[in-house]
Amino acid sequence: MSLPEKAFPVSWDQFHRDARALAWRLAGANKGQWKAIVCITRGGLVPAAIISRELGIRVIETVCVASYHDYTSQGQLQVLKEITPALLADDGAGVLIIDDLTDTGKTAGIVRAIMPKAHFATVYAKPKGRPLVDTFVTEVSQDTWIYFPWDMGFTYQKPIADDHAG
Ligand SMILES: O=P(O)(O)OC[C@H]1O[C@H](OP(=O)(O)OP(=O)(O)O)[C@H](O)[C@@H]1O
Ligand code: HPA
Ligand SMILES: [Mg+2]
Repeated sequence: MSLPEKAFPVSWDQFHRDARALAWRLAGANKGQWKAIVCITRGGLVPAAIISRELGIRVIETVCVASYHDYTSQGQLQVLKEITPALLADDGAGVLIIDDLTDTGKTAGIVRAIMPKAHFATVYAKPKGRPLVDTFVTEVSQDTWIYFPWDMGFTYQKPIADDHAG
């Protein structure tokens, strides 16, 4: 996979606002009654913390999936830790699955197959993954890479005019 053309950098403030916006949407779904959150590590850990606080959900489980091994190239998907059988009853009905984003939809597809009746929510979605999520906040194009605040640091920025000088 080559480097996506466009960049969508997200600050901590923006991520907090967007995750809270997701919580607002989820508050109106399933009558606000969730048995538990299942967060897809590692990216789902941060939004899961914010959503669990906003919705008062105190049972948090993880499913550990790894796919992007070196930056933007996706390898074989590996489930490193599975979901506790207690939450798999009734195909995951009443369970809220949280991830930071869906891109190709492969990760979402794997977790959905484990809990087909669970509600799948992400903060961001790209078009290929969008049909697999029930609730999300912001869609970005498929050729955009989302830069999360936990992957970034401060760097010098060239003035915009430098790239437009003739
Ligand atoms: O829709 P897909 O194409 O499957 O991509 C989306 C997944 O990719 C990233 O996780 P990654 O596997 O890189 O692991 P991480 O969360 O530990 O960073 C992201 O957090 C999603 O879980
Ligand atoms: O756009 C992205 N940003 C960060 N991680 C990702 N994993 C898949 N797609 C992305
Ligand atoms: Mg992930």
